[in-house]
Amino acid sequence: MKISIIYHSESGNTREVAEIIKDGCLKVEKVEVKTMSIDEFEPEFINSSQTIILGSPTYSGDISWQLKSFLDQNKKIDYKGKLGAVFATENFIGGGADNALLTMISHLLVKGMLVYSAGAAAGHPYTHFGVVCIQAGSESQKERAAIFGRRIAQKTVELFK
Ligand SMILES: Cc1cc2nc3c(=O)[nH]c(=O)nc-3n(C[C@H](O)[C@H](O)[C@H](O)COP(=O)(O)O)c2cc1C
Repeated sequence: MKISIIYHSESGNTREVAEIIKDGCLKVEKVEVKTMSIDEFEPEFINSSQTIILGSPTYSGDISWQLKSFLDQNKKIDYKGKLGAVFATENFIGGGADNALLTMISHLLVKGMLVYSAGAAAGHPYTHFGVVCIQAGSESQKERAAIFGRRIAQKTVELFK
């Protein structure tokens, strides 16, 4: 099973969270994971992945324009039928990361993906729409990000085995 974690990051926070989510995914057996920036991504690995996890910094309460441009313009990625999940970073609670998560979820749905967050159904810690970290995350936010990664990987194996 392959999982691609694709993110935009200017100052490194979203990249750091991507790496934490990757570590969480790797707790699940039979899973291969790559983190990739939108500036340096591997279409072959992504297209052979069962799951794509997408991450963005929050810009003006939404996804970054760079990620929006990537999602609108990139034609090399085949999203259809894959499992999708999302995460975002922001500077402060209430900075709009939840809205950024919902924007990414909309893009994934439009592209024909199956969207999953584990949700409240998975119990504590809850991740309603996806993972949010303040900058690169406090210790507890990092722990949530790793648990999120593990849950997405578990669902990947369950769905695509
Ligand atoms: C143009 C711009 C707009 C931003 N807008 C917001 C915002 O609306 N809310 C917020 O909490 N943080 C905002 N931030 C802060 C970033 O979301 C935050 O620092 C993020 O973790 C940066 O991610 P990166 O280090 O991966 O680039 C903004 C940053 C920039 C550069």
